[in-house]
Amino acid sequence: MEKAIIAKNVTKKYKLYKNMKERLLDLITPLSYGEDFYALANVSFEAEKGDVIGFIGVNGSGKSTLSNIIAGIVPETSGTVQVNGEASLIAVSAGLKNDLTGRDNIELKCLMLGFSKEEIKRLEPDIIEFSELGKFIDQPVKSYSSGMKSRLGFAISVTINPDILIIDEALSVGDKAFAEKCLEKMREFKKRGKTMIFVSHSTGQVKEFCDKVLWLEYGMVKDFGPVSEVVPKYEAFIKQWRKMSAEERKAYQEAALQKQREILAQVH
Ligand SMILES: Nc1ncnc2c1ncn2[C@@H]1O[C@H](COP(=O)(O)OP(=O)(O)OP(=O)(O)O)[C@@H](O)[C@H]1O
Repeated sequence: MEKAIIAKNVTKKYKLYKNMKERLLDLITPLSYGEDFYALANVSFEAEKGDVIGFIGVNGSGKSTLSNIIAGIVPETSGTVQVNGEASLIAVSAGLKNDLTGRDNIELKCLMLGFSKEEIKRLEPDIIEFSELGKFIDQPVKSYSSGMKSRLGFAISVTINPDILIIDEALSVGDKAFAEKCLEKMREFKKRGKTMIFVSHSTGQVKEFCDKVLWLEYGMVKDFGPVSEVVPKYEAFIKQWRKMSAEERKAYQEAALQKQREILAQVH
């Protein structure tokens, strides 16, 4: 089987600063200031060509960070991500320039992806039609609602037809009818064997679409495997998580962060 994505030991470190002074001191002095925070710790997984993989996990588990790294928007701190083909990320307002109009954003994004002026002119009407933005296409994106931004992002990404499509909760904003149209497009892509990553809090949508699931927890891989195996475990965890008291959650988090430190100590 041909691989579409090979992520090996991917770690993403952010620095958390208490204030601007700490940030500046870290930048201009040889001493280290601020606290290290690992959004991803040694994450590995592979996607075969044509796989549809769901990224699941509670808030802050690292799903968007990993999507952004695969899309080439954010660099990894260590580890490697090999992407075979062009990956396009759809997220609310991903890569949209607020001061430009919707139409200018279409042109900019397509130019950045290497399309010629003629190709852009050919694609533009399809993108505008899919977005259903009508006359708003010539308004600056900063005047758009989050649903409108998501429509524009989705319309651009599906029309340019990338090899790998990454959808980061773009369907959770905006109206139901548009979300259904996007889901229909994704079903079509799935039938055509396109590789897709689907980040969602809706296990219903994940069950409908995905073949495999990557479950992230505190930046670590909790599980990776077929939907039928991983989603029931995740649903059971969520049920348990909802019942936990604040102290129980804190203890759970502490144990997870301890595990993260051990993993990172082994690698580095
Ligand atoms: N630029 C940044 N600087 C510092 N911390 C960051 C930065 N970007 C993300 N983080 C932190 O990294 C962690 C992972 O965030 P991420 O957005 O990847 O999680 P997520 O699983 O997508 O969450 P959600 O489901 O809420 O969208 C979070 O704790 C977040 O606060």
